[in-house]
Amino acid sequence: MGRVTTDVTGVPVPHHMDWPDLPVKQQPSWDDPTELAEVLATIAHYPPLVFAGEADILRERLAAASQGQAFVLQGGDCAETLSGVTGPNIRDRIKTILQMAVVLTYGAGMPIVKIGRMAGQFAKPRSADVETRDGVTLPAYRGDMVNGFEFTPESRRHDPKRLLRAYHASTATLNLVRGFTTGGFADLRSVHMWNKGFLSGPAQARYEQMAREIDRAMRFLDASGVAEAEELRRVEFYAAHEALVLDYERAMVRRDSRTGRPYDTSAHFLWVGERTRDLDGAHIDFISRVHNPVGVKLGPTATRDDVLALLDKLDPEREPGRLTFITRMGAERIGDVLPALLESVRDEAGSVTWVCDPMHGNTFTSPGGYKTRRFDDVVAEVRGFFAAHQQVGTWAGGIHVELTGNDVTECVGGVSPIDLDDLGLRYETLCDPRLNHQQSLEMAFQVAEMLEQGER
Ligand SMILES: O=C[C@H](O)[C@H](O)COP(=O)(O)O
Ligand SMILES: C=C(OP(=O)(O)O)C(=O)O
Repeated sequence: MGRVTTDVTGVPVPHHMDWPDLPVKQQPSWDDPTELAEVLATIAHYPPLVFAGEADILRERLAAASQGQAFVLQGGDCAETLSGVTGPNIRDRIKTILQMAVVLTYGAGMPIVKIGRMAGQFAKPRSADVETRDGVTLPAYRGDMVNGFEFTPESRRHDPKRLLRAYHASTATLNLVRGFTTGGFADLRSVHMWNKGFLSGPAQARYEQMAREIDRAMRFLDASGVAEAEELRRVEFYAAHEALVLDYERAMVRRDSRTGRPYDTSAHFLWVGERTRDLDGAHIDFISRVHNPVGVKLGPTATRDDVLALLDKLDPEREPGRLTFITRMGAERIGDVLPALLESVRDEAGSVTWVCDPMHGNTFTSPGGYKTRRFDDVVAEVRGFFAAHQQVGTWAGGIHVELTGNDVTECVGGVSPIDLDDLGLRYETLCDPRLNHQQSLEMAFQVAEMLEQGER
């Protein structure tokens, strides 16, 4: 598997990669090897979803963020679902990210690198392999790329055909994302329009005020005859997901026809999660072999040795933009843990981009049984992230957030507060809780203030 791939034009080429047999965690137990082999052969001959050249541009953008010249906004669902691949869903997530990016650009006065957790975020690592309900035990839900959420033996089976469905769903998503971001929808003259169709609240009102100021500036640029720049009409938007199901990711590796180098063409940016980041494991080995910009999540148990070893393995050449560490420590732990990790790579400044995921270290279960997060903890972790960088003299490079454009009730708090008792109203995530539209915008305003005040 993985020995034959295709180049970016889709022509099969021999692949030198003979994936080593390394310890591997969190993989599906596919029950039909013949079907799996057929599916993987099909995927290996499908066109790439992204091009190597695009991934290279993202690497340059991430390099700028590592040096304080740009700021990364990475956001999207915890787990995309196949049924969630609809025009309105994708549009509202894009609008939310565009709005957050405008708020951040306005506050930070610097380019925002926009990366979706989308068009491939269909697999989840789980704490437990199985789930028990009313005395019945079945495999845990691992994302729509692997099995279904419905609690039946048929749905929870690890079905290889789902890999094909995930590929097609990613293609459809990316197609619409490209349409929205380059086809006029993302024109800066549309800042008001991005706010439409959402429930109104304090964050939307604040956004409206800012949009009026941007409108005035645009009219000024129009009148001055300098508003034709392409940058004002379209935005660069990149796709990212966790490189978790290695059967799929390996089948998506293609050689760049320009350089002969292998890229994982399932996304521009791939990261390895906290549960699978073992230095000698198959996931880190996989991302070490592809030339995309890559990331690794670091939880509160990460050590200086872990960080340095990952840096040596994933970025031996110290290529700016190649490696991003995404920290997810928890609001309470970040101040104790992060500064030492930052110090360990301070001398390598410029070669690592640091991004804060303020979601995964702040999860708890409500008395009603919902996994949730407090908005205040999320903001506090970002504040701790900025403080740690200021203390050590490194650059806070961006944020990574689980969010949706929909009006869900999954995280508590915010200016139109959601209480613990409200969680059941519209709790729609199939895995972890996301910020809703209002909370996402509010978060962007708070982070913009931190950037404006130079907390970075
Ligand atoms: O998104 C991250 C993980 O997949 C998720 O937190 C795991 O959740 P679990 O602990 O319910 O398995
Ligand atoms: C599983 C995830 O995060 P982590 O690896 O940080 O737990 C995730 O971002 O979906």
